Amino acid sequence: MTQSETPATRRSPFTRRADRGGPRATVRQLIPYLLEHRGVIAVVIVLSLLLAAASLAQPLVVSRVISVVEASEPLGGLVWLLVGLVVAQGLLSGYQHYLLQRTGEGVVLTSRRQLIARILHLPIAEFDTRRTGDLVSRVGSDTTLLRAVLTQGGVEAIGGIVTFVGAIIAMAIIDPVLLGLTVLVVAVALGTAGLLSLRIRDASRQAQERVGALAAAVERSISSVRTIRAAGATEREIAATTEEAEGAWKMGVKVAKISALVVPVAGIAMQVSFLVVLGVGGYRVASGAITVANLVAFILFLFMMIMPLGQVLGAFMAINQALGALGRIQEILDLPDEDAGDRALAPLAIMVGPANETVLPHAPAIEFDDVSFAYARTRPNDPADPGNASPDAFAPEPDVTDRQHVLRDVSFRVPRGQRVALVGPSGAGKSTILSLIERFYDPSVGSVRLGGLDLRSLDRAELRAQIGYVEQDAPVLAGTIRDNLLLGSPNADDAQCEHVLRAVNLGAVLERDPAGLDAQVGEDGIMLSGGERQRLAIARALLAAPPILLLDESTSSLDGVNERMMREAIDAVAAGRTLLVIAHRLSTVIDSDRIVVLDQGRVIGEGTHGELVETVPLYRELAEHQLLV
Ligand SMILES: Nc1ncnc2c1ncn2[C@@H]1O[C@H](COP(=O)(O)OP(=O)(O)OP(=O)(O)O)[C@@H](O)[C@H]1O
Repeated sequence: MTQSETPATRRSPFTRRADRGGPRATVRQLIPYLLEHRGVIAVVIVLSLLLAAASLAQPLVVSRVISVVEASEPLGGLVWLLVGLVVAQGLLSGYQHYLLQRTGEGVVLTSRRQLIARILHLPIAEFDTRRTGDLVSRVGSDTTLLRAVLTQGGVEAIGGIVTFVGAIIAMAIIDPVLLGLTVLVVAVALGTAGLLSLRIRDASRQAQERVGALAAAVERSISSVRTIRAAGATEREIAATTEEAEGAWKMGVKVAKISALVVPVAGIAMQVSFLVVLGVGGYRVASGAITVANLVAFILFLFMMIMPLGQVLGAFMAINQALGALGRIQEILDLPDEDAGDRALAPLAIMVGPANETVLPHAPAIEFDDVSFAYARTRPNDPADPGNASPDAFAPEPDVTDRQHVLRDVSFRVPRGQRVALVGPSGAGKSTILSLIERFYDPSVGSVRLGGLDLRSLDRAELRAQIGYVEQDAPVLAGTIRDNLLLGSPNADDAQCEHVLRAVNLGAVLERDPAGLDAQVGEDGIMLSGGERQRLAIARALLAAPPILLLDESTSSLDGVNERMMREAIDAVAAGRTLLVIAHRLSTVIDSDRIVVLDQGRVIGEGTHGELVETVPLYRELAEHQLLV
């Protein structure tokens, strides 16, 4: 999947290089996460040093106890000193453990915060090519692996190094010959283990990618559960999702295999060196080169030397694992914000005043001027790599030919305060026009203007504050009716909420549930009918009282009553504002000021209903089909 960059394939902000190795992170990228907690980490390091001192003191005290016992002298406070050292060590390490876990959670929180903020600011085009579940998994699962950098020995290893060096010095003083032998055995074994654990980084990243693919598959299955049930595809969907779970399991096992190789190699190092010390040390005691007390102290120091090595190795593995996950996190954090690269912004306030007046009085509210637009084309997942749901599997085609344009030379105007309808067959590009007005995408050619100003020169947030947008599908969010209404107008009171609900003929939903505004609407508003969902979304837009409203009418067939309610709702929202509505039923737009007819991305006619019936055959056909002429 590797793709070389040539001038012909110069990348747009949405293009990603599809490296075979996937996104990688370096230790340098990990450091800022740790620096944020430098105070606590400093405390932990001090605790590690104290713990190291407490450990190093113990063999010396033990050796002294043996010598005292051998010489039949009184022990005095030596035993209490030893007990004190052990208890202090226990308490300090408990506190250190808590601090590390807490800081680990802090690192996870920081990365989650950053990811959530970045994801919600990504350009809309990113969501066209990425799988929701994979993004969710990066926030939920990948971030947790960063915790291990702190909790699996990373910071304690610093104290461990002191213990290690102290133990080596003590052993060198006791018996340099024995030390030489020990270091040789340990170095060989640990070198091998270190090399092995380097492989954990890639394996861990792949494992996380599989978890991402699994999350995406589960998300797909759950969000489409009704369709899947109705299609009798439950078992096939279970099999497909389970296959993703097995993919994640396989990669998890691969990580386990690598760490399973590392752990015994480290264990062998310890055992062999212990046996060497015991054998050679015993011989040296017999030959009078060292005393029994010294040999015991040497063996205790040996343990102290090996233990931190285990810690360092554990930390090394954890860091490599975390870097695998950090690569996936960083990949999202490195994406540009929606606003990245915007030109200097004109304040909208000069254009649309509180009473809807403008310094450009003759400019229309919305104007499309020779606009052509193509979506960044994506290619599907590589079938040879079924679990690969990583964004690298997608890469927009570099050249956009006319064939791929979904809008071509589109020009039309929506005069201020008027009601304009867009009609045309499915796929004609109607919803795309609304997306361009919301600046979810920018036109490839031409310009879209609001009050005479090119949208690209306006601040997105201010622009959107002027526009109410009612999407065609699933415009209701899980939560209560109130949550839905307050989404765009958090300060509205109950009376205002109830007023807009009644304006769109939704007063009945308040009465039918005793919870009223606090009634739950379920995931995607499933507890409401299609018509009610659409009208709730209109009520939400209405509450914000925007001067311009874009309405993508629901395609679901509405019965007579609902259709009337919808027409009344549209009349209610049209009063005193500019309205651009995509109509699937001509009856809802027949009395619009203007109707723009689109076909295959082109404007093929514009006028009133009466004019279009006469002049545009496609419109006449639509009207005849809907029994209007
Ligand atoms: N996010 C997207 N990425 C790629 N192509 C898209 C995207 N959204 C729409 N398209 C394509 O653009 C074309 C126009 O789609 P659009 O949704 O604007 O049509 P429409 O007229 O609103 O259709 P309908 O009446 O069925 O809602 C279609 O061919 C569609 O496949």
